[in-house]
Formats: sequence, C-alpha cells, structure tokens
Amino acid sequence: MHPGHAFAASGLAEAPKPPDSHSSGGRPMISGAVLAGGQSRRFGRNKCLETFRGKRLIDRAVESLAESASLVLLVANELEPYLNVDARLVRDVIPRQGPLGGIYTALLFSPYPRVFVKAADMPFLEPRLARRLLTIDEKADVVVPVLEGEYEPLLAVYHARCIPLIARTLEEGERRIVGFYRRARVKRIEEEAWRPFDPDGRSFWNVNTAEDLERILAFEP
Ligand SMILES: Nc1nc2c(ncn2[C@@H]2O[C@H](COP(=O)(O)OP(=O)(O)OP(=O)(O)O)[C@@H](O)[C@H]2O)c(=O)[nH]1
Repeated sequence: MHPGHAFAASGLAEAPKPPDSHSSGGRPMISGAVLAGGQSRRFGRNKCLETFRGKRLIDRAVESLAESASLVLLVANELEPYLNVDARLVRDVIPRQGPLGGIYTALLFSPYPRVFVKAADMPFLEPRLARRLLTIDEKADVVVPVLEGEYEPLLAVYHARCIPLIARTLEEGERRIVGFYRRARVKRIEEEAWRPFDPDGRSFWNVNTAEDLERILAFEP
C-alpha cells in the first residue's frame, strides 16, 4: 500500500546526530515540529492561515515552539501556503498519512534526535509545561501528557528511535498516532504532574471550527 522507497528513507535516521544535550544559549538541542498538513474540513478553509489579533495560527504555533527548540520544522503535504513562515519547511515523505506521517517526516528531517511536536491548530504553549516535557525523561522514546485519561499525542516529544516503529505501524495500515506506542518506550505525564505548569490546560486547546477560534483566543491575556 505504501511506496517502499518512502520507508527506505528511514535510513536517514542512521546518519550521525549531534549530542542530545543543551546548547550554551540555554535552548535545548531539539527540534520543534509544527504539523500543518491537515485538511481543515471542519473549519472549511485552511485554519492555519487564519489571523486572530494580528497573528496567524501557524505563526503562533511556530513562535511558541521557537522558545523551546533550537530549530522549528513545519511539516505539511502542501508547502506553498507556508513559504513566508519562519520555519524550515518539510514536505511529508509519505503523503496523506495524517499526523502520524507528519511526525515520521519530522523525525527523519530533524538534525537532532528529539523532536517536540505540536499541531498547528494549538495556539498556546505554556513555556513551563514545555520545559517540563523536555526535561522529564530524556531516555524515553515518547514523552506524552495525559488529559482526562487520554494521551495528547499532538503535544509530545518523540525520539528518532521512533522512526522504524512508526514505519512499521504505517505499513500495517494503522494511522492513529498512539498506534505505535505499544512498540515504544512511552513516558506518560499524568495530569497531576503537568497541571501545576498549565493550570487550565490551554496548551492542549485546539481549533477545529471558526467558533473554537473565537472562543479559545478570547482567553489570551
Ligand atoms: N504533516 C501533516 N500534518 C497533518 C496531516 N494530517 C493532519 N495533520 C495535522 O495534524 C493536526 C491534527 O489534524 P486533524 O485534526 O486530523 O485534521 P485537521 O486538518 O486539523 O482538521 P479536520 O480536517 O477538520 O479534521 C493538525 O495540526 C493538522 O494540520 C498530514 O497528513 N501531514
């Protein structure tokens, strides 16, 4: 079902990577990745390009990650709408695989082994929560917060070790992000552990409809 050559690209992960440490400037030597390859079906047009209070959702997402990462990748199927975004643009290696395909692509193209992933439609990221996720367990394959008992895989940290695990999962036709978690070393961040850093959980709010956008961004201080 999937073109074999696309999965062969996972060999890129074997290229030498810089040490997984902290830069002298204080920002961790990790990549941020904004996933922006969705169809915005519920919104009706590309929601990432919607402007609210002078800033587009896509720029908000990139800026929020730039505080925590040394480099921000923007991953999508179509890159043309994002040519003027301040991020390194990367096209999905395997198109139309949903966010899991976006994570796969981000890991392949990241110069650092760890990638902090965020959906483009999540306007907020509490810096203290970001720092917590990035420092809690650097040895895990996945560091993922849990909200109301469910994983929040679109605001999580993934290691390059996930590349072959995701490839196998996609080959099996599974496109849910959590579909590969059973193969990975997953560090769950329970609600009581992250709430102190983001009391109202705004880092997880996302925009699906125009009403969501109005409602969510009205909270901005
Ligand atoms: N790179 C990449 N990102 C994707 C892909 N599909 C979805 N995403 C992103 O993943 C996040 C969650 O996507 P979804 O909720 O499934 O889709 P959506 O476009 O946001 O909205 P709907 O079409 O209304 O479901 C969003 O940030 C999307 O832009 C994909 O195939 N590639």
